[in-house]
Amino acid sequence: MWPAQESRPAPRKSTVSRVALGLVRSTYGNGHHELHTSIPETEVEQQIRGAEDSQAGPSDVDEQQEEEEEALTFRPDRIGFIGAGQMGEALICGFIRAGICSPGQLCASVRSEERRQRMLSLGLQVFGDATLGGSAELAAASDIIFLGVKPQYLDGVLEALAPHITPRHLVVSIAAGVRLASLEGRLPEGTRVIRVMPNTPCLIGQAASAYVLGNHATNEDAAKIYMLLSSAGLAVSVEERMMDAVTGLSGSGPAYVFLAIEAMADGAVAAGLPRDKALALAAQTVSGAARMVLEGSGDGSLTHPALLKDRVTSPAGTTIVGLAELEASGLRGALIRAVQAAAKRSETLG
Ligand SMILES: NC(=O)C1=CN([C@@H]2O[C@H](COP(=O)(O)OP(=O)(O)OC[C@H]3O[C@@H](n4cnc5c(N)ncnc54)[C@H](O)[C@@H]3O)[C@@H](O)[C@H]2O)C=CC1
Ligand SMILES: O=C(O)[C@@H]1CCC=N1
Repeated sequence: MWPAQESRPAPRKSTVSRVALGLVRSTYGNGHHELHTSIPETEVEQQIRGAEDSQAGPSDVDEQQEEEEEALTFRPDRIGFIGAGQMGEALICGFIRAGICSPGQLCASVRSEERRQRMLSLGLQVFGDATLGGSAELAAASDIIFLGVKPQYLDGVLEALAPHITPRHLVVSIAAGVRLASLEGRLPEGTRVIRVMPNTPCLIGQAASAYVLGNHATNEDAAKIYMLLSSAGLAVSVEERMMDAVTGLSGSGPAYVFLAIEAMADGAVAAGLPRDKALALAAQTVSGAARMVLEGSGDGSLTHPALLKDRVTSPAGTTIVGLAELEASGLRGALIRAVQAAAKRSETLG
């Protein structure tokens, strides 16, 4: 239960209040995120876009003054990571790189000396193992707590963390497969929880992340997580029943693409190209092709990959011969089955 001196979180509002949005923006800036208009936005996302798009005119002076006064008394959210491994570090570096928060706002609970040194080198405050006192210190130093341990370590972490959660905290789980109900059930009644599935390209500001709000998360929490995630790539909200599919696609997907890049480069090496040039050309080809799907139309809408494929494929040319090999080898089916298998595995992790 909540400690008596702390107030309950505000009930979910139908809209994000102007001041709340102002606070989110003063905390996280306007972000460097790209919004792809072809992907339906939530009300919160539309409001953030509206707030960013609107030019300040004379009638905004009072609003601006009010927001500046609020900002003077407002302390930016402090963000703690329990587990700062591959994905935790990618989020930390993505946020710092985007300038959405400073290392001084971040802290981490770690288990190994190697992780401790790495986090210190990034400028974070570091605490010890979350199950051995680290979660108490981290909770005291954080407003938003990311759970970045493997799903099988979540039980112990949640047990240790739960007594230190107060209404101030927003808990964000990135664990594959672990449902909101399961997270909420192991935290104090009323805890604001958000489930996120990011991916490792977050490290370089190119994440594909999906998120879903728990029962008690507010629209202000939604605005915060959207601003954070979209500062380091694409962020979309989904229904929870879609999270396993997201995990099989974009959560695990970078590994499929790394494998494809490696194999394409191998093919080029077999055909006589030096390894370094083969790898660079393969990676840039994948990156450029992906950008054409995302940006090729020029109006923010997605372009269907089949259309783009046809533009590469000359009659009796080289590409159609390569494509025929891929179809004969079952690449299309293999990718479909890979995403399905990973999504199925995600279902079993919770
Ligand atoms: N690696 C990826 O591409 C993605 C991972 N995820 C999720 O992120 C979570 C973490 O995955 P990875 O970063 O790949 O794993 P990882 O093993 O690289 O990182 C987890 C870290 O948590 C630490 N840890 C474990 N117990 C701890 C404790 N009691 N106190 C403090 N630290 C503790 C470990 O020492 C390790 O450094 C998982 O739940 C996974 O499902 C989600 C999306 C993508
Ligand atoms: O392989 C995994 O389980 C994690 C979740 C998504 C990507 N990596």
